[in-house]
Amino acid sequence: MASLFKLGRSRTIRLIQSFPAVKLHLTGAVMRATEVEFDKAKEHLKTLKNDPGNDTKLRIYALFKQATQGSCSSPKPGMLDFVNKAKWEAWNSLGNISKDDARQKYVDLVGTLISSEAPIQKEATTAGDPKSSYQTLQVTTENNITTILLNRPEKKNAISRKMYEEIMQALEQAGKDDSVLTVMTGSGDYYCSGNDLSNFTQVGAEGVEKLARDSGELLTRYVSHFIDFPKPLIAVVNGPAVGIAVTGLGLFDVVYATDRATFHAPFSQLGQSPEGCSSYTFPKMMGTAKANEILLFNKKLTAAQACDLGLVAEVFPDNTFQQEVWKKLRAYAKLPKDSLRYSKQLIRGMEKEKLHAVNAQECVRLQERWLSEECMNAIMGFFQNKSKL
Ligand SMILES: CCCCC/C=C/CC(=O)SCCNC(=O)CCNC(=O)[C@H](O)C(C)(C)COP(=O)(O)OP(=O)(O)OC[C@H]1O[C@@H](n2cnc3c(N)ncnc32)[C@H](O)[C@@H]1OP(=O)(O)O
Repeated sequence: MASLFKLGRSRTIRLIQSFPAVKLHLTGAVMRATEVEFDKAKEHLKTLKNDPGNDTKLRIYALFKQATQGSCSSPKPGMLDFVNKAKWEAWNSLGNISKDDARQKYVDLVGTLISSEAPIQKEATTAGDPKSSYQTLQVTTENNITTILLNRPEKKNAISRKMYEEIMQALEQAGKDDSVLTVMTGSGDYYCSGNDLSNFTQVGAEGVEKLARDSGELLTRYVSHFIDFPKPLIAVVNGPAVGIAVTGLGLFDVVYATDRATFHAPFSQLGQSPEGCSSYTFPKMMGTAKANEILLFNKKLTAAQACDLGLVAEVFPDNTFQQEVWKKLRAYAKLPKDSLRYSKQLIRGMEKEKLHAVNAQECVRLQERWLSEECMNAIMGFFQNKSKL
């Protein structure tokens, strides 16, 4: 399987295209439309910018085979022929679904892959558009959805000071734009690894106290943007989440996660204390004992556990995560905008004052924590020994 995982996008596409032209057995207008759609889907596949992952590539391969050749009847490749065995298994798993069904599924799958990355391709580079000027994010709007993509994959989307500022700016814009929903997600394999720990190593001439005060002020403003966000805010958790990327989820309206995601808030390990209003939202959401395991004792949750505790609304298999989530979101984004906005504001309204008070209190505690020996040792440990979580 290892070599299959290394197949690049263009090689996979060449592989898929190397099959004989589709011969269809249907008649009439439906047949022509489907054939055209199928051909278009093959063409669209070539324009994919992001590698959809091996599971999805295998599914595309299998659907193509089924659509063009019917059910798998070739002998199973030997155990050591990893690549062909994986391909055979993917094709064989489709059983007896008809060529028509397979063709339709192929068209749907390619469609969702294309549309999940379409906003990025279409709008991210629009000249003069403030959305294109972000350094740490890609912000795009399509199908009534504004997507804020955390875009430092090489640092697991750790939130630098610049990124805190840009997220606040993007939320302000999204709050005012015409979109119905706002989505936050991560690029690469992580959703977000939390606060960029180097935020605490850039000590200016005025010393660490000033750094702690500035950090407290920045965090208070950052969390306030989530408390006050006026329309539905959805987190699409595409991979592991750490620290503030976990605690802040309590301020989103809905959280969807891949089954590959984990949720880890290692505050005591880092000599810190909870933030993002989690000292209030987590116990309220999941009960004190469960919240304490996470916030005091660093318990890392799987996606399924996070779902059981109410932090996550639904978990999807990683290989269909993007297509299933975006399909759902596109449907939600067709709902009446004002109705959604006012409903969200009613739900959040009663809690706002409380949440701002909790945020202020958490940030005061953190300013003290950041100056503590416990915290400084933990941060130095990460950079000196790269001691990971
Ligand atoms: C303004 C202040 C506001 C403060 C708000 C407070 C918030 C609290 C928190 O968020 S606490 C959580 C802080 N996060 C962490 O402690 C995570 C630290 N990172 C790790 O433990 C690991 O990197 C990992 C488990 C997330 C991923 O491990 P993996 O082995 O898969 O990958 P690498 O370690 O090689 O990471 C790739 C590069 O990314 C850098 N990096 C990852 N996370 C962070 C981070 N949080 N801060 C800074 N840098 C991070 C990592 O150093 C690698 O960089 P390199 O390639 O240059 O070595």
